[in-house]
Amino acid sequence: MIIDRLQKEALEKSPICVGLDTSLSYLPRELKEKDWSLSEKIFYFNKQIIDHTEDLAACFKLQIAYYEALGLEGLVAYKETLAYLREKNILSIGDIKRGDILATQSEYAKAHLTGEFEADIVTVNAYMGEDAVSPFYPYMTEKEKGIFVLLHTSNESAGDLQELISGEKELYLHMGDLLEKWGRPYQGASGFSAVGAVAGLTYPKEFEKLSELYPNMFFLIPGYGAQGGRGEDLRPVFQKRINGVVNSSRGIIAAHVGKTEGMDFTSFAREAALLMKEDLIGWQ
Ligand SMILES: O=c1ccn([C@@H]2O[C@H](COP(=O)(O)O)[C@@H](O)[C@H]2O)c(=O)[nH]1
Repeated sequence: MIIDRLQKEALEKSPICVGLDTSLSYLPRELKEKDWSLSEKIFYFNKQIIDHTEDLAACFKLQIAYYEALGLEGLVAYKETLAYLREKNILSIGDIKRGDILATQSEYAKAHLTGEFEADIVTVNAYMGEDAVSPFYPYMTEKEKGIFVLLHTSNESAGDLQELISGEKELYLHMGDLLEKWGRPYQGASGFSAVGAVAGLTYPKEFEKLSELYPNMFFLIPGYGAQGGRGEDLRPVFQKRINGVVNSSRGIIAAHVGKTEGMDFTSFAREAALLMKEDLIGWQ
């Protein structure tokens, strides 16, 4: 299962997931002024970030919104970045957060786990129920793919719905129970399931609870750095075992902003990733 590979990368390199949320505003002036197309500039930026951090990161996550916002040129850069990661045998996450009826979700699964936008793992919003998840099952067994399903998100208003009490417990815990059940047939040799979950680091107590309740769940953990999450928030869980990858987007790819307008932006990204690694697992 893909999740065994992701866990192995997290243990061997570090649990860092570098977020390629490539906003045009992060491109240094020297790159912006090149006589290249928009997609070439974005792809070049991503390629440089990948080349300078790949030895420190378990995977790379592309937030599709940043590419969609640039229209067709952005989508070309999205496609080329995924192809580059594939070429280098580096794991990719397409952060697409799709959730729809069965027929439509089947098309999303095909669109993002095969073809031009193929990623290894994609994010899914399953608050519509199992119809939003089941179209991905065949890809897990036949194509070694995986999903990360929104469980407890990192944003400030996550609690508006996810923490509402329904019956005996919060809504997100009902989602956790469902994910645990749906993911059981897709457990790999590591014991983790290819049906993973998103849990924000901005809610460390909830993450700790989820880690205890669902030992077979592997997590995508956003919220580090720019949203306030810190390595020490993870320590109670990670000191027992590493059960997830921690995303940082702005903290790494925008580390140079306000410091350089040149092609040396890569050294700022690398330095930020090194500091993050130290913060996450320096105690080991
Ligand atoms: O609960 C969630 C789910 C997804 N995200 C995504 O992660 C990154 C975070 O970016 P930073 O710059 O490191 O804050 C971004 O792509 C979000 O869409 C999340 O933050 N929280």
